[in-house]
Amino acid sequence: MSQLLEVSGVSVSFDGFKAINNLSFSIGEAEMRAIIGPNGAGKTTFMDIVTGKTKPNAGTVLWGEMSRNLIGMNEAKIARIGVGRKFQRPTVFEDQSVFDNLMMAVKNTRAPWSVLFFKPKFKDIAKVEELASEIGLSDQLKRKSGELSHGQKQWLEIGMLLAQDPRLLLVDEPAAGMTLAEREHTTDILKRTAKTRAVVVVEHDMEFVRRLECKVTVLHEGSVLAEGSLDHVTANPQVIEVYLGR
Ligand SMILES: Nc1ncnc2c1ncn2[C@@H]1O[C@H](COP(=O)(O)OP(=O)(O)OP(=O)(O)O)[C@@H](O)[C@H]1O
Repeated sequence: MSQLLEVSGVSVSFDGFKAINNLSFSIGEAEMRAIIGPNGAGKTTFMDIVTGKTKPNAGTVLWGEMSRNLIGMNEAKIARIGVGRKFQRPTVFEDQSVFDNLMMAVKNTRAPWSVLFFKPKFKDIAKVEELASEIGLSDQLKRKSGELSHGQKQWLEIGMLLAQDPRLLLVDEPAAGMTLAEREHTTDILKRTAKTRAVVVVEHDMEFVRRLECKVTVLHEGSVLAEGSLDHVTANPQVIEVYLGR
C-alpha cells in the first residue's frame, strides 16, 4: 500500500510540556486506521497538526505522491488539498433541511466566485442524492436537520465532509453518545468510506474499534507505544499498563 501521510519526528511543546514527542507513523491510501490511547496521549494534538491548527516545533508531515510537507501550510490550504476533519460535536445547520445542508457542502467545493452565481444543476442534485444514500439518509432529505437524532446528525456531517471529496478523513470519537444501532451504521459508513480514501478514527470505545477491523496505533505521551491489529496491541503489557488496565 502506498503511503498518503507520513508523520516523521514530530514534536510539539506547550509551555515546555511535550504533548507530541518525536512522533512517527504513516497512513496508507484507502486505509482505515484507529488511534487509541489514554487521556492526554496527544491524539487531538496529532489531528490539530495534520489539519494545520497547531504548528509543531520539529518534524515533517509529508502528503501524497509529491511528498508535500503539510507543516507550514495554513488550514484552508490543507483542507483544499484533501484533508477533512469531523469534530466530535456535529455542526450541521439545524434550521436547514438535510438536502440543503448537503447542497451547501456540494456548493462549497466550488471556487468562491462561482458560488455567487450558484444554481443547483441536475448533476449537483444527483450528487446530493448520492451522498444521502452513502450516509443512509435518503429518506430524510426533506427533514429539518435539527429534528434528526444525534446519530443522524453525525452521519449528515460525514456526508457534508464527503462532498468535499477528501483523500483523508479524520474522525474524532464518532461513537460517543450513539445507540448500538447507530454505532453499527456509523461503522458501515466509515468502512465504506475507507475503500476509496484514508479514514483515521480516534476512539476510546474498544468495541467500536473492534468493529472497524483495522490496524490500530496506540499513542502514549505523544509517541507511538504500539501498532498492529487490535488483538496484538491489546495483548501488549505496556498498553495494558498505561491504558487498558486502568
Ligand atoms: N493548547 C494547549 N496548551 C497547553 N497544553 C495543551 C494544549 N493542547 C493540548 N495540551 C496538552 O497536551 C497533552 C495532549 O493533549 P491531547 O488533547 O492531544 O490529548 P488526547 O490524547 O486527545 O486526550 P483525550 O483522550 O482526553 O482527548 C495534554 O496533556 C493536554 O493537556
